[in-house]
Amino acid sequence: MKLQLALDLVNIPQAIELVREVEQHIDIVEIGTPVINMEGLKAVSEVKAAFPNLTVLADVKIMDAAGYEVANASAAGADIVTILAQAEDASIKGAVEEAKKQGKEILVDMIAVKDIKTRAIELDALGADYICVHTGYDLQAEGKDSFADLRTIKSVVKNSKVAIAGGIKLETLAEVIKEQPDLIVVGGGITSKDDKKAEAEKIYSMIQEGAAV
Ligand SMILES: O=C([C@H](O)CO)[C@H](O)[C@H](O)COP(=O)(O)O
Repeated sequence: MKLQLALDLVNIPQAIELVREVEQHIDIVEIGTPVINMEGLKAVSEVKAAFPNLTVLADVKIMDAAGYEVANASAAGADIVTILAQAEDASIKGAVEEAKKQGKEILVDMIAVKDIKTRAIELDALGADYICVHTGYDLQAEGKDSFADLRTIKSVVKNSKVAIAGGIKLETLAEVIKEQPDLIVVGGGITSKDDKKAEAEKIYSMIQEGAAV
């Protein structure tokens, strides 16, 4: 089980400062969609240049022109690139193929997918490296979470790694760890804290203990 820190509401210098604080306690750093929308793929290249040994995920949430978008994110230094599960199968295939060519990985984001089980089976067969259940900010505000969806995809996925994102924090971590996903994404659960390093350390060690069970 790995921990991915999602950086969403920061600019590039703030992102670099934040990663510097917590880098010992994370496995992957996500350059979030709002950061990329504001700063472009430069945010990915600058963070990768500052932390060459850290795995960097570019949350570009691709919907079309997938091979081209994956190639651009890879060239910027992304190790993992995201595509939306609602994209056409041809786009998912294009993303997977391009990522393989570049030696990178694809994380497929299940945000807003209604039939989670069917789409997870299809994405698994299409060669997604990760399938990630995700409650976005707008549904988190309505009190929703993805714990049941995680159980659903865990029960059907055979080859892809399984991930969960959306509003996860120290207080809800035990429930997530119980399901043993391969990857846990935490954004605000760390970045909103005064002592981000201490929070990341607690979350990281809980995940490591949970993985050893
Ligand atoms: O992907 C995300 C969201 O759609 C905004 O781009 C977040 O990175 C993801 O939800 C994790 O962040 P938290 O919900 O703050 O943990």
